[in-house]
Amino acid sequence: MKPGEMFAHIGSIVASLMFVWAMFKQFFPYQLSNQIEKHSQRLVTLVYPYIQITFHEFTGERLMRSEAYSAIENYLSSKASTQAKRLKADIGKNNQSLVLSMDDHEEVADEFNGVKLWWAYGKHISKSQSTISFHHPMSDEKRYYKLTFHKSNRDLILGRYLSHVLKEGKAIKVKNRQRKLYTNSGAYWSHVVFEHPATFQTLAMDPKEKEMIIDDLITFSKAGEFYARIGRAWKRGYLLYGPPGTGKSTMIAAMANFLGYDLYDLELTAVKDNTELRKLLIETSSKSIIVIEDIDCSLDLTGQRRKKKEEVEEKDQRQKQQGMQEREVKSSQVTLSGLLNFIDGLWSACGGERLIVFTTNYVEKLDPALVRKGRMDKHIELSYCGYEAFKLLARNYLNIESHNLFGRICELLKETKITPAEVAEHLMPKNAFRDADLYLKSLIQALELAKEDARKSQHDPHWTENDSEDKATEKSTNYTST
Ligand SMILES: Nc1ncnc2c1ncn2[C@@H]1O[C@H](COP(=O)(O)OP(=O)(O)OP(=O)(O)O)[C@@H](O)[C@H]1O
Ligand SMILES: [Mg+2]
Repeated sequence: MKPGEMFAHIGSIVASLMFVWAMFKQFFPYQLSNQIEKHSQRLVTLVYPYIQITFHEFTGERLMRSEAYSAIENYLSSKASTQAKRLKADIGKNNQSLVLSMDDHEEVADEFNGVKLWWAYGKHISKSQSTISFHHPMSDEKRYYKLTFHKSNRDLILGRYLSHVLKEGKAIKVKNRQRKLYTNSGAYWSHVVFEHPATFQTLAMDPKEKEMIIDDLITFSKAGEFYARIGRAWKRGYLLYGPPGTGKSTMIAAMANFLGYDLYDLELTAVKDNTELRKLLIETSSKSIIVIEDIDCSLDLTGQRRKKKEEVEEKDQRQKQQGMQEREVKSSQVTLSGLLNFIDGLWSACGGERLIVFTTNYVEKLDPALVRKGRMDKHIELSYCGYEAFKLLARNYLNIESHNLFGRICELLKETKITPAEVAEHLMPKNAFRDADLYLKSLIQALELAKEDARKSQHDPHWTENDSEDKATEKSTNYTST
């Protein structure tokens, strides 16, 4: 018999004895029964020095699923898979992995700060519901986890150990959950399952810079207590800037995958005003990345909206002059100050643990108020493809570490500006036979043409690139279709 089961047995024997005593104590004189009770309590504590806590699956009047129960379930799943002999298996919420848990009346041991304790899984089946059980055999099961530990460790277990279990269990749940990509239409979020394959391993950029970003993310995600201590909201702002096709959106997906966060892709142009913006943002959950892409365009739009509003006002004025009924003019615009409120405002702290990411192609166009340090904590430039980034793309796309054409490509990359997206386009397999030579030559040709264009435009400001773009497409098609 396992220790936990043994304690449970002793416990139930003691409980039966107490029951019998409660029935018969009325036949004893009061003084005597008092003495017996006092001594028997002492005896019970001596014989059974263990404490048991039961965590039921459903709690409260409305029988909500207990958060503690599900955290314990997650916490114990890894222990169950290594210790329990009888396991239950189910597909996890991410639809990718099997989640294992203990089967009925199984038990696992745990250790915390050198103290041993036992978790048992069990269920009560309600006797009165046999007819219902016929149709829904599981419907009247009341499942629970029971924790047994020595009474000398009461403070440790009730304090630090249980909060450790809840924290770990919740973290495991976050890791296993199916993540979501939210988009807004007007003031409402809708979501789809987020399954973007981008990772930091597949993101082509300067390795040192990449390492710094990863470190920054790790530090942020572990800094909950630090932010609480210094009295700041647990959030961090990133500004990603660079030409189109340098990997800004790809990096955001990689960040979400790395941290296991949900993504909220906020389309500012669809938001009517600051109130709507606030509503949307309050609805975002913890452990998420709020993204506003092309922030420069969104702010331009504010200008356009202002124009529209002015037009409405003018029209209203005309109508008034014509003796028509006055119509209420709504100020419907998201303003820069509304956006700044979103970054700094009090309510932006609700939920906690959130990254706010802005992207732009034109960092110089942004209002300095928006990008000043402290608001956007980190400015990350994603730029044209360097040699290191190219090597990573070649490894990912062509599965090669080196090639005799790499030297020439390295030279050309120093002299030419080409985005990782363009490089990726040339390395993208076009047929079943992946001949690295063909793809690399196609890339070299594109680089040479780009270099030539740059030279021509330096000498002749009227030179347009359209001509050579056509040529480049033509030539790369020649290479890849052979
Ligand atoms: N640094 C990179 N590493 C790996 N792939 C990249 C990188 N940059 C671009 N790509 C590839 O190019 C495609 C376009 O990149 P992405 O959408 O991330 O660019 P962007 O910087 O967001 O551009 P835009 O400014 O137009 O939004 C991606 O799907 C990806 O396959
Ligand atoms: Mg993008």
